[in-house]
Amino acid sequence: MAGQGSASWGLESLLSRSLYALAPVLAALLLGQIYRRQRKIWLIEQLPGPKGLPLVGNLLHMWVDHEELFRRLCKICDLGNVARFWVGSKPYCIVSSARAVETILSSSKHIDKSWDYTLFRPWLGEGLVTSSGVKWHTHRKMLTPAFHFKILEDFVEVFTAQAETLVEKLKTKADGRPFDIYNDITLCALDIICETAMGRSINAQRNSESDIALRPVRLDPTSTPYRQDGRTLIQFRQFRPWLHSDFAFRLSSYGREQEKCLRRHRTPHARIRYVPGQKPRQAFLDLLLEYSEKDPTTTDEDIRDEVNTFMFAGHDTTSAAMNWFLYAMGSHPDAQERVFEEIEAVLRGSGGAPSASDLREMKYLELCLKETLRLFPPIPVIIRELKEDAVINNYSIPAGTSVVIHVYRLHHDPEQFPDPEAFDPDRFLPQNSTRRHSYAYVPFSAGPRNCIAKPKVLFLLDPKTATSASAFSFPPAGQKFSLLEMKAILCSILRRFRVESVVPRKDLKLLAELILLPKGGNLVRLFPRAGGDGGQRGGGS
Ligand code: HEM
Repeated sequence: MAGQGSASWGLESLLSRSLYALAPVLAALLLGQIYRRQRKIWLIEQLPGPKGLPLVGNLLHMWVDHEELFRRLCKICDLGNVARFWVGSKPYCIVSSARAVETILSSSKHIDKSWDYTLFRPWLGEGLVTSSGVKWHTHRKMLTPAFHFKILEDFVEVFTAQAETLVEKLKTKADGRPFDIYNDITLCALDIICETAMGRSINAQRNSESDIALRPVRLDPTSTPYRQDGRTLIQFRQFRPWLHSDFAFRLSSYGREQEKCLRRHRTPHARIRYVPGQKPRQAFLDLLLEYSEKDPTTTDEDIRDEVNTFMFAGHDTTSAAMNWFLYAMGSHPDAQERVFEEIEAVLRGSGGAPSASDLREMKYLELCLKETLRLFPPIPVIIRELKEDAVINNYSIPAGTSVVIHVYRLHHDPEQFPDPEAFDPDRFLPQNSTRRHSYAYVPFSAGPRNCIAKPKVLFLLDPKTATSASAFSFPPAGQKFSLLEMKAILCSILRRFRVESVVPRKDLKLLAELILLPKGGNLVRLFPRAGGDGGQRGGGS
């Protein structure tokens, strides 16, 4: 007994001595933590921003519908090119000038996505859009060559064939009565990405009620119900810190709703079986499988996540861009007539589908597309998380801050784009672009983490007549995917129909979650072009 007593006494004294020894270390760690937190708060508070409340920060300011939320974020930008807001205890720095944007986008250090993107993981997994660190780096390296492959020219056939299906559908609606064209365009873009990425046609255009065509409605911001009202579960969760933990979210009714919606979405994905050798054309999935065979660390989940990511990133953005282009054309009849005349001149009235080189010749269409992407960037904000301190426009921003790049506000900066609300495609003529900051216009983002499908020089002029080889050379094959796709579809629509937008610019309401959308859809009137094979003749001008 006496031996036992002395052993426990020995243990106790050892523990208390260790605690005494550890106490200063623990205290130092705690103080270090408090110092870092206080320093972070102090640095962030140097930035202009709305007044916040203890603990909740500006959360109450953000509890509004998403149309109002976007307006409020724009208002925060009015306070300064570099401003701040708090979501609970999370600091956000919001930047909207070219110089500030350059600091982040041009850096190879600030390439990690912010925490906000993890909310997309239940849907998109850890693909290129949502991953960070080593995983992002290896996958980006693996997938980039897919966009340099010569298959791009082959894809033009898919673009034009799907555009023809779209035109056939639109003929039945081209009677001058208003309708929402948004979903028609989206389904066409969805068919294109499935055929090009998966090597398999899903015919969403013909079967718009199919599960895949409906998309995960409570998650995808462009799915029809969420274009009309409400927020996606993702944005809802973003501004409710008590739902941030996966555990708490899963237990909530919202988590259960998300799971139900994902379960429905996963099934059709599983059903679109890739059929090797079905087409001579090589799809991204072929390339992905080919590269993954070379790298045994690539798992089936990695492949699934990249396919989901490409399906989403490859169609929601292009369909938003094409819808905004039609909105712009429908609001600017003079520009539309010029585009139409250019299409007629290039195709010389032939009824045939345009080739890749025909599409490349359509320079005015390109200028209009570029101006559309300025006025209505499909991805209106990009968020990065600083892994180390940064200096942005003389402000010290501490590591751990999420930096919101407000692309929409950047593109409306009057210093870079005089009379920024005006639709003026000539701004992008080379002689009018020379003095512009190179980070004033970033619809495809920029730097190491830019859009993988970004045309290197989106709006190119004839290299023989161009003044600067770097600015106006043709992009290498493979970086033209989105440009060729959009031109093929828009050219097919505009040569057959005249478009009129129903909602004037002053009444237009913007919805901005991950994608910038017109609230209530894209309401247009279509009129068949005389001689344009657009259905009934004579209705158009
Ligand atoms: C008009 C069309 C498009 C626009 C405006 C656009 C814009 C963007 C932007 C702004 C980003 C950066 C997002 C961020 O950092 O949060 C991005 C990334 C990405 N885009 Fe696009 N995109 C378009 C078309 C496409 C297409 C057609 C594909 C695929 C076929 C695609 C695939 C991707 C991927 C995989 C990423 C993630 C890149 C990375 O993080 O490494 N995009 N896109």
